[in-house]
Amino acid sequence: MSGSLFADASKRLEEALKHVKITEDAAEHLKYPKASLQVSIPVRMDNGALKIFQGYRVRYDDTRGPTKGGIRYHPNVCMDEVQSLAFWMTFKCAVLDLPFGGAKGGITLDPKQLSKFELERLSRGYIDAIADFIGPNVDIPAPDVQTNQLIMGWMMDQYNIIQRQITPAVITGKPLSMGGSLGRDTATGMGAYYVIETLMPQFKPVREITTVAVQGFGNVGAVVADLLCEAGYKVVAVSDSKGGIYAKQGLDIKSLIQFKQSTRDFKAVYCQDSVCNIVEHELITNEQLLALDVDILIPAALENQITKKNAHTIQAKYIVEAANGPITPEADLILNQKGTLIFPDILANAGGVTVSYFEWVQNRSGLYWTLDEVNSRLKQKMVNETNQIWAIAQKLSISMRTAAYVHSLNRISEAIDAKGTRDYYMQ
Ligand SMILES: NC(=O)C1=CN([C@@H]2O[C@H](COP(=O)(O)OP(=O)(O)OC[C@H]3O[C@@H](n4cnc5c(N)ncnc54)[C@H](O)[C@@H]3O)[C@@H](O)[C@H]2O)C=CC1
Ligand SMILES: O=C(O)CCC(=O)C(=O)O
Repeated sequence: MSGSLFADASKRLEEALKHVKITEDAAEHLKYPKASLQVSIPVRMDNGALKIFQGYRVRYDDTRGPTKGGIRYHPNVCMDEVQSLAFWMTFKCAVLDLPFGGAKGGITLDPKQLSKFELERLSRGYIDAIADFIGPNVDIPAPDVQTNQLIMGWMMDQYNIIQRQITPAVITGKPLSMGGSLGRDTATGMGAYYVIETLMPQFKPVREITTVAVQGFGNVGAVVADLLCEAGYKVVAVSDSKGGIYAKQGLDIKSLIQFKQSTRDFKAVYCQDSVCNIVEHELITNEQLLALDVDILIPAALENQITKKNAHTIQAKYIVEAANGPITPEADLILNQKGTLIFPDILANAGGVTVSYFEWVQNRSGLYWTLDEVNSRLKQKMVNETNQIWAIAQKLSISMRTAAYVHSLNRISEAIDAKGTRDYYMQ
């Protein structure tokens, strides 16, 4: 049964349906996931005890191609969350015109509590449990929150063992040495950066006086913060799950990345000033970060960070949703009334799945691209779709979120109608 996150996700579709003509068949089809799987994964822990973990994989819609989406390791992972993330992947892949449907997976756990060997056994056990549900022409997983290249490598190896053949195209975000693509590790942050660079010049052309706050300093948040800092934007605040730091004069993101890699959380910045080149800074909470008086706010952590409870405290004029689902529909209404411009998740964080698509293409062709080729193709796609969505938003006088759904719905519904249903064959 659907829970509240999925109900919220569906509201965005309902809103878009007011502005686009699609058949009743297509609209009905998009209300439900194609298939959902919940599995119990037995893992022998290092102390000899057996522990059972819960894993999930949802394939939401495969009309436009094999389903695609990451795997998340987090204590809050549940069917409602995975289904919502798979729903968003369906629209995200269509926004970028990738030949994929949407999927997502996850395991309920705090990976920091497991040893490396326990994590490897769990990751391999997950693939054992879902092997019949995935495949290079069926469903192709990738990394998401708290999963990475190393884990994707174990998973691909396990799939190869089961299939008794080398199948690199079954998973993306793998290590380069196993068929991964150059540029996948930075792709999501870079995609968000291209969206900002495409739209911001018309609002605030001088980067040096454009202030930015980034919530979440992982694979996505750290990369977008770094690219913006390098381009001259003033990144004044960043955070992780334990809290963040703020420096009015701007942060040195490269040193912060090095610092994070060595010590794990920003709390430690206080006793390590020299490491971070931070002259004057203060420790802030995540709630304070979200409410900072900055030009651009980039939530790059988890969903439901901006809700009706804190939406009125948001001062940023532009919000770039690098995370999936960081703003609830109620908060959307409040922000829209305030005139905040939101660059929606299904566009802003689509760089990752776009380079995952490039990785899949390279695996299937056996021909590998240079980093320049990957990044220039990524830029071309991000800029092109961003401009199209902006034009739809202007033409129909709707939010960019609704415009992004309209854009993707046109593509998905065309495919659903082209495919027809089994009923038609029976008549
Ligand atoms: N990794 C990828 O390629 C893609 C990720 N995304 C989305 O981007 C978001 C971040 O993903 P990743 O960077 O890959 O994850 P990650 O695990 O690398 O990093 C997550 C970051 O968020 C922080 N965080 C966690 N809970 C927080 C909280 N309550 N408040 C503030 N910070 C918190 C963590 O400390 C960490 O710094 C997620 O919503 C994910 O679904 C979207 C597209 C692709
Ligand atoms: O790279 C991929 O295939 C999926 C990335 C992902 O999970 C996401 O965009 O939320």
